[in-house]
Amino acid sequence: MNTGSNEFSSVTNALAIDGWCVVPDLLSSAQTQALAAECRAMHEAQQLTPARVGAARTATPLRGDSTHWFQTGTRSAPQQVFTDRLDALRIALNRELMLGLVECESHYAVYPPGAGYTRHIDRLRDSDARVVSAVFYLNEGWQEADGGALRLYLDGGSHRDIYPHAGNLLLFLSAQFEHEVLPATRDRMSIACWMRQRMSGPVF
Ligand SMILES: O=C(O)CCC(=O)C(=O)O
Ligand SMILES: [Fe+2]
Repeated sequence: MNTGSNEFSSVTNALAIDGWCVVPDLLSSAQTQALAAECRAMHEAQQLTPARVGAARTATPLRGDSTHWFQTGTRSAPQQVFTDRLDALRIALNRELMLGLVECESHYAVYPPGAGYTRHIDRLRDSDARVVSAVFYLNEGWQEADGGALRLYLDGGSHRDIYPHAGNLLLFLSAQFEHEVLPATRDRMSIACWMRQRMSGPVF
């Protein structure tokens, strides 16, 4: 990926045409490895929290991951590098597609073997803030036999299985695509992010 002002032009084109794409080179492999090492260390130190679903934030069998939200002021160096790159992408999307994205929210997620996330849409029922979903994968040496695909449901009833290979960033329009995380045979690590617009009020 070059560093000119149009470095994200293929991404913005793909998002405009298909509504989703995979970006293979957001970070260097050293930067990706630093995030993976930190995520694994936090998981091993039991610093991740079982994920919740919905406004009631209830524990749920619908998803089996544990998470840690990146927070302003307490981001580690690898988290800050990632946040800055995602922000550059957000600004490019605003410039090219006029999406009006004002911020990103991001968390580490670890799915232990056998855990998944049932078919869902990322836009919350009472909020239209989430516009673009982004998932950055942290798993070196992932094989398709390990499972763990993100299954993205497309118009017309077909789907695509995207495997969580280290360094790949999956982007899709939050309101448009149902998706699910299929269970894997090994720990599956990622950073899940949402680029948000200003809320326009309740959506029913
Ligand atoms: O990890 C993934 O591939 C997707 C996670 C997801 O769908 C979510 O957190 O909403
Ligand atoms: Fe999702």
